Amino acid sequence: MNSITAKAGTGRSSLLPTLPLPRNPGMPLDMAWVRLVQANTSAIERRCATLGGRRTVKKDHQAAWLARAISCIDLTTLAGDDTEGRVRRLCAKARQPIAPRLLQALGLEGLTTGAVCVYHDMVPTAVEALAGSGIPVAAVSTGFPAGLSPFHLRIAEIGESVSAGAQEIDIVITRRHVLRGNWQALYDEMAEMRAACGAAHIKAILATGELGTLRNVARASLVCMMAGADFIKTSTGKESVNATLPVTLTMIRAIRDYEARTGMKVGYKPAGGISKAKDALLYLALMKEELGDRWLQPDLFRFGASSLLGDIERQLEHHVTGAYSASWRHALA
Ligand SMILES: O=C[C@H](O)COP(=O)(O)O
Repeated sequence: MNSITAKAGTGRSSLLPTLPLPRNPGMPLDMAWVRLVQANTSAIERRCATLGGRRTVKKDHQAAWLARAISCIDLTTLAGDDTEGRVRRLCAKARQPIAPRLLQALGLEGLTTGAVCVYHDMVPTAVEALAGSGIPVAAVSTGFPAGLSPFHLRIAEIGESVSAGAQEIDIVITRRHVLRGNWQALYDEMAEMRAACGAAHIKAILATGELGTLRNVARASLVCMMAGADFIKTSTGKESVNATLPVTLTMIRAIRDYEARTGMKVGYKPAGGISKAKDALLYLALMKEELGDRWLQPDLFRFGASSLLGDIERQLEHHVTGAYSASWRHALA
């Protein structure tokens, strides 16, 4: 193992978690606990504002962290004009996320993204294009992105995507339940969606940019975990405000509290607007500081991103050659 793989823990075997985790089975809705949850917005914002100044990684360490970031990307295309050709190219990129000469120079052969994330319509194409790679297909579901189609259709959509081969389902919650403080309704909807997923893992998208307050974000995170979410995810990428560090700190502290109380580890996925390698490093640093190294593995951490990989590849090219490539060379990722 060379110095990059050693620093990142991204040698082929260490890309996979050493011990498979039990799934979060959920628990009965505990309203007393939900009501206790608060979020000190100014303290959270202060803590996040200082992160960039305190946490920098350089040279081989930076390359190692960027390789780690790649292994945690849900490489995403969620556009109305998606075609089979675009999805196949995206899947090829997921299999081989950076140029072979860079992979070789960095000793990262075998590195792949964490998953490919598409609309239901594109699941069969992605499943076929990723056959044999071990890379799971994630489908956005339940009337994504608004999540306001009739409930029985949202549940049916989950079943269709699972039947088509999706191993991960990204559902969207009904924001109205949070804004009205109707935690029972949120719990019930989430539990039913979890059941519809069967063996597929479920990521609960909170659409945090539409939840009003960090306290709502913290409470919604907790209720979704109580109802059995495998991951909690910030955003669809379609809200006017998507993933942010303050929202991240709020959600991962909810994950920490849930683990402390139940012993179950729930994953975290910031999504939407994360397109720069330096921002990815901040998210990883925050995960490491708050939850520890175990949450830097793809079974507990993902970036939902359509264009982050391109910038990471540019930074790794610079690390290897000393020169930046033009961003158009990385158009797909
Ligand atoms: O879940 C993933 C997001 O939709 C991707 O958002 P993005 O295109 O801003 O990277």
